[in-house]
Amino acid sequence: MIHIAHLKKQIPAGPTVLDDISFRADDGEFIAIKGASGSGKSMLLKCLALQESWTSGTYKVDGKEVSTTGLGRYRIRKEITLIEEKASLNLRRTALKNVLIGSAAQASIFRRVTGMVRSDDYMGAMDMLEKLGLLDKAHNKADQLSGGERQRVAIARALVHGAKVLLADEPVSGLDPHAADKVLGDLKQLCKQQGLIVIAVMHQGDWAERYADRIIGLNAGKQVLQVSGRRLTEREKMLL
Ligand SMILES: Nc1ncnc2c1ncn2[C@@H]1O[C@H](COP(=O)(O)OP(=O)(O)OP(=O)(O)O)[C@@H](O)[C@H]1O
Repeated sequence: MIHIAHLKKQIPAGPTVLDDISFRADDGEFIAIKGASGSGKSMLLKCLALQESWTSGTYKVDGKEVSTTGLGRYRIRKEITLIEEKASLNLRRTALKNVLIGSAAQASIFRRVTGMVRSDDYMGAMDMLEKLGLLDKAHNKADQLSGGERQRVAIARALVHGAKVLLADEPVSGLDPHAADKVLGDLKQLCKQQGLIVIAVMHQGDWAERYADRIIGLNAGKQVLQVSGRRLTEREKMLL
C-alpha cells in the first residue's frame, strides 16, 4: 500500500511543480493520473519512483516512510518501477532477453553486461511473457515489436524482477485502440490477480475512466479531483 500526504515539490530557486498532493493506493488498485501538459503528472511519478526528491510531505510504502536518501531506497526502487512513455528496451536483444536481464534500475551490472541468467529465471520470464500474451514473440528482437508489445515486454520485465507497483507514464500513447486495450486489460488483470498496484498517467481519451478504479486530477501542480468508480462529469473535466 502506498500513501502520500501533502507532497510538495519545489524546484530550487524555481516553481512549485507539485503542491499538497495526497492519496493512497491499496494493493490491487489501478489509479489513473490526469492533467494537462505541465500539470506535474510525470514529476509525481518520478517522486513515487524515488527518482526525484520532494520538498515536504510524507510518502509511505506499506506503512513505512520512504525517501530518496533513506535506507530502504534500493529495495523500494526494485519494487516500485517506473515505465516511461517510450519503454527503454535493448532493441538488439530479444523480448525474452530483455525480460531476463532486467532494466538498469532492477538488475545487477554483472547481469546486464554478461547477459548471464539462471534456468529458473528463464522459466519465470517465459511464464510472464505468456501471461502478457507474448509467448510467440519471446524470441523476436525488440526492434521487431510493436509499441504495445514493447510496453508489455517492459511490464513483464518489471514484474519478473519483483515490481509490486508499476508507475506507467502514458502507457498507451501512440498505440492503436486495439493495442491500448490489450496493454490496459493486461495491467488491470494483474492488479486483480496479483494485487499489483498500477499508477498510470493517462490524460488522453477515456482510457482512465474505462480502466482505472480511481482518477486523480492535477492542474498546475495542485490536486483538483479524486474520483472513484464513475466517469468524470463535464464540470470535472473542465478542472483539468
Ligand atoms: N527540473 C526542472 N526544473 C524546472 N522545472 C521543471 C523541472 N522538471 C519539471 N519542471 C516543470 O514542472 C512542471 C511539471 O512537469 P511534468 O513533466 O511533471 O508535467 P506533465 O504533467 O507530465 O506534462 P506532459 O503531459 O507535457 O508530459 C512543468 O511546468 C515543467 O516545466
